[in-house]
Amino acid sequence: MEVIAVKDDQEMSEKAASLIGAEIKDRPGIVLGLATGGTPEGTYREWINQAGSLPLSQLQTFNLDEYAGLSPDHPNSYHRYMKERLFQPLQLRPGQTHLPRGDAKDLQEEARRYEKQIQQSGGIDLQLLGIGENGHIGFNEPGSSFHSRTHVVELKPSTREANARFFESEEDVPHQAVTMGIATIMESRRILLLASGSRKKEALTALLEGKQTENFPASVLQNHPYVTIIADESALSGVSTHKSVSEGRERETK
Ligand SMILES: N[C@@H]1[C@@H](O)[C@H](O)[C@@H](COP(=O)(O)O)O[C@@H]1O
Repeated sequence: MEVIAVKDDQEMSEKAASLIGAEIKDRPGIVLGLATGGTPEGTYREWINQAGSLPLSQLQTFNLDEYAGLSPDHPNSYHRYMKERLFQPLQLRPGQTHLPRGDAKDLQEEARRYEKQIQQSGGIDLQLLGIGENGHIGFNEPGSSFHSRTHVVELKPSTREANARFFESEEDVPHQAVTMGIATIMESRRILLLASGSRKKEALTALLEGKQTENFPASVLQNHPYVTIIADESALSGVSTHKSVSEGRERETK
């Protein structure tokens, strides 16, 4: 895993957007895996800023997850999040962007359909990831099988609590979601994981220095051949031994 240490959320976002931009220029028909939450918001803003110079008409996007029970136009749905923060500003066509439908009648069937659609697109070239404080990736909570495909999950109380800030109250946070599985994520050719702020300190330390276990889903990334982590000083402040690479120079993070 390559770790790029940056000063703060803004620098993380700029670096992530230029990495994504370079990948799009290299391969205009790229299939991107996208994430939601607070972490990628700055990256999406920076991406929009440089969009004029990027070929966007052939790319495809697949989001990691969606809350169960929320229709695409629900203000807290990830459909709406993506539409407002990225798809509309970039003027992507509806056929270019994909998310699982949280309001599908049969969610299990929707999970199978979504997984198949990812495979039919040729798989994800670059997957953007955040990390949950409990180590979740997508909505794969602790205990998820490393072999899982897109599936329906029960959200842990701590995850509902962490995401309550996006809702009017914690009670409004759905109890279930549809998420890409861990095996689905691991098949991405490249993974870009972002982390900023002291809230992510423990999770990032466990990812970089802990052992691999299904109780900490992100630890599966230790086995992936091409992971780039961009993290800021606060998120990296618990990492004692890991050497990170910043601006091409190798330096100790602490
Ligand atoms: N499903 C999302 C994840 O994809 C995201 O990585 C995580 C961290 O969120 P944040 O970036 O807001 O800390 O939260 C949610 O649960």
